[in-house]
Amino acid sequence: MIRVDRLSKTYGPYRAVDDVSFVAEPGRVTGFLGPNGAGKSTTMRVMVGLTPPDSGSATIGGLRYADIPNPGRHVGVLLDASAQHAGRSGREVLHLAAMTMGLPESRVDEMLRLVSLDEKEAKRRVGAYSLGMRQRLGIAHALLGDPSVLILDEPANGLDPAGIHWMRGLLRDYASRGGTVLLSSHLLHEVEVIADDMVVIGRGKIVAQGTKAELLRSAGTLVRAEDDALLGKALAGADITATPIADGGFRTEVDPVVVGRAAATNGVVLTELRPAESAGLEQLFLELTSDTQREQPVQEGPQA
Ligand SMILES: Nc1ncnc2c1ncn2[C@@H]1O[C@H](COP(=O)(O)OP(=O)(O)OP(=O)(O)O)[C@@H](O)[C@H]1O
Repeated sequence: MIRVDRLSKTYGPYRAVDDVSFVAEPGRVTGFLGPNGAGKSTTMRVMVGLTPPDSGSATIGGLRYADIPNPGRHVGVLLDASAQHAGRSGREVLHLAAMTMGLPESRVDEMLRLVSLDEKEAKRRVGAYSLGMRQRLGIAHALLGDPSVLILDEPANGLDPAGIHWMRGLLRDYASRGGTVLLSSHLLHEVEVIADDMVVIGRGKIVAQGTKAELLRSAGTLVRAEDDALLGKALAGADITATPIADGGFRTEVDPVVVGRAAATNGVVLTELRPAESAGLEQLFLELTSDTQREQPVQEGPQA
């Protein structure tokens, strides 16, 4: 289990991570979702001891990363796929890590097979790899020590659709065998399709967290009509607060049946009426992060 407890980190005037707390449980994939600059990478860097926090803590299995003996055997980490030594071959990168962890060379072959890097590719310099190949190598590196926890920062970056599909299967399988997976993304859809639990961060603060099902449930009702302007009037007339959505229609917190009645009473022809689910979650994500998206200096003292 990963536990983050009241974690804060400030860079000069920026509070990159602000009192962040959450847990990632074994047997589950936890998606760490937030727009660019929200504080995901900083949180993950603190988790693996690369960045010291100002306050709070991050522990894995009850220990700080720095206190875990032979950490690669317990925690697989992929933070920046381009951080590998560009002059080494993929095989060399894995070989050195295997030696450090006391693993046999056969494990390197196993991992290369797992991420579909063939012998020719494995012998090529990492500097000549595509971003997708680097991500595959990074995933192989993270899994090398057969860890029980995976911490992956934007692992789908640079993967093509087939690669993304492959990675989802791999992570699902890993979690179903009891592993803990924490993966970050700035794309809602990417997290939504794979995560059991979601932690949403905006400008350093947690803005929502829970199981995916809980977050979907809180996503409300989606309604569209032949004439959305008329629908808008009908909803307003029934005192139903509704938010217009980009591709037509509205999202509202009230039950579909209440929306349906308001439409029927006003003779509005509906073309769609359903629980908002992913459309609602997308709206929720935009709403939750819209006012926390821009990087702004920490406010000091009382506000004017
Ligand atoms: N070493 C650093 N020095 C100064 N500011 C930093 C440093 N690292 C991160 N920041 C700032 O902290 C904030 C959070 O950055 P972070 O990389 O954690 O966000 P992120 O959610 O991972 O974003 P992205 O999706 O773009 O990777 C940003 O404003 C960033 O500019």
